[in-house]
Amino acid sequence: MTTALEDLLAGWIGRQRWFAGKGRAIDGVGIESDVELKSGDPGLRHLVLQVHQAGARDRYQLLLGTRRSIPQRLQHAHIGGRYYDAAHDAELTGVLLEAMAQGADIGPLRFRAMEGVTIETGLRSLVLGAEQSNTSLVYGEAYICKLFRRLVPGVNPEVEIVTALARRGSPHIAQPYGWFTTDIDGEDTTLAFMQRYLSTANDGWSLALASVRDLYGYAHQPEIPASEVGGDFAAESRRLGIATARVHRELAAAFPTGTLDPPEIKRMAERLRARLDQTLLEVPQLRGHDAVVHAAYDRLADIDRPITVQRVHGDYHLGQVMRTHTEWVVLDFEGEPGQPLEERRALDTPLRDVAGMLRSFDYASRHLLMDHPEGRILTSRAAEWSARNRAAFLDGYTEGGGRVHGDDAVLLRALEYAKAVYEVGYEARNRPTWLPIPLAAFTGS
Ligand SMILES: Nc1ncnc2c1ncn2[C@@H]1O[C@H](COP(=O)(O)OP(=O)(O)O)[C@@H](O)[C@H]1O
Ligand SMILES: O=P(O)(O)O[C@H]1O[C@H](CO)[C@@H](O[C@H]2O[C@H](CO)[C@@H](O)[C@H](O)[C@H]2O)[C@H](O)[C@H]1O
Repeated sequence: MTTALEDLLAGWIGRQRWFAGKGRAIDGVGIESDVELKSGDPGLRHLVLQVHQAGARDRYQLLLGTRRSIPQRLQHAHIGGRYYDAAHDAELTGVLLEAMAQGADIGPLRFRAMEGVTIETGLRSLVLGAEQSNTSLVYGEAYICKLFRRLVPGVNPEVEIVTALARRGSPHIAQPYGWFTTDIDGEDTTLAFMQRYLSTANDGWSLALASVRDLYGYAHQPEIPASEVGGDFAAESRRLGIATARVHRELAAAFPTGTLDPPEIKRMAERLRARLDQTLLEVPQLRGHDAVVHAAYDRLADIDRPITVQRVHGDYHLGQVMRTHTEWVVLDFEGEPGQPLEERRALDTPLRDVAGMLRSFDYASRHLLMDHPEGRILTSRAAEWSARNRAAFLDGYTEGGGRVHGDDAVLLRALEYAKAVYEVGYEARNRPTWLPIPLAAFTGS
């Protein structure tokens, strides 16, 4: 027997932007845990939900607000009856700040503050515009607290990595302030993570696009090189390369490292082939491009020396880095969304991140070509921007102490293709009009 609230949730959850099980019918929602965080009206409860779909079960987290009557400003978050999604209610979210500041244990929920910090309470929150797979609350101009929606048992790699790098005094992470956890399947599981909000910083993707736009302004003056037009990004790309190498060095110092021997490298090539085959089945547009990728994976499988592995970012691209007045700061050390936690925490080659960022330069250069009336003319400018910034990033990476030599070129090429294959799947599912961007990686056109 389900309760009336569970029935309301079953009708509501599938429509949420962050719901990961879209496209499959919801067979039912059950409440696994229900903790009161504030009594009265409005009231606040923390729920862990179990969502049943096609024989599988996923967990989600919800801050449940209760009010006798739902005001207009909260209508968009209304679940039904007197219930709503309280992530959107600044009158209630302050409870989380207070609990983290006090290091409170409330029922099975454990709220903690990072050692050595003081959390300012009494700030009002807003949900960050780009609500995607998670929901981020920005408190005043001070903090950003990410509520993980779909819960996977275990400590989130982001908390593990950012707190470790903060303890080492890294200038390339946003200061961690607090988090809260609960036990799921007997494992301490991250529910939310709060960091300094970089209110004056810009993300790498929008800075790169501004630069690409500047260069496109010179569509009819191909004789003027990218280095001489306004808004050149190469110096920033180089700095980003240096910062990336430093983050990799910090990760290697903070966590265990290892090596992959040739048989393991062969198995890695096998896994990449399996992913390629799977994506070929899902995205017919990839057919005809697979020969070049297979050739790169063959060369990878032939590497006969061990390669070094360590903790890495795992889903590194221009949208994951922010430029403050002083530094490039790296966000979202969660690995590729959708992969199991143990895979996202596994040791890997740092060139995985280098490949991700190289792909991102290519994305930035081509993104504005789509639907552009002068797209054909601009293709060579796009290629010029991409080549210039990729080279600057790699120069910075080696200058910062990163290693790209010998067999690394073979490894890097295979990883770039692997990322492009992943992107083909990602775009086909999420943004089909963007599919030509990763497809161009296989032809260079
Ligand atoms: N510390 C921060 N300061 C300012 N903005 C941030 C911060 N962390 C994240 N953001 C913003 O939120 C966006 C999404 O953050 P991210 O951690 O990548 O979440 P998701 O896992 O949902 O992709 C970023 O692109 C950035 O614009
Ligand atoms: O930021 P997320 O962890 O959600 O990463 C996913 O979404 C990204 C898109 O936002 C996607 O990145 C791809 O698009 C970017 C431009 O929007 C581009 O800079 C990246 O190079 C490209 O891979 C990422 O792959 C996906 O995991």
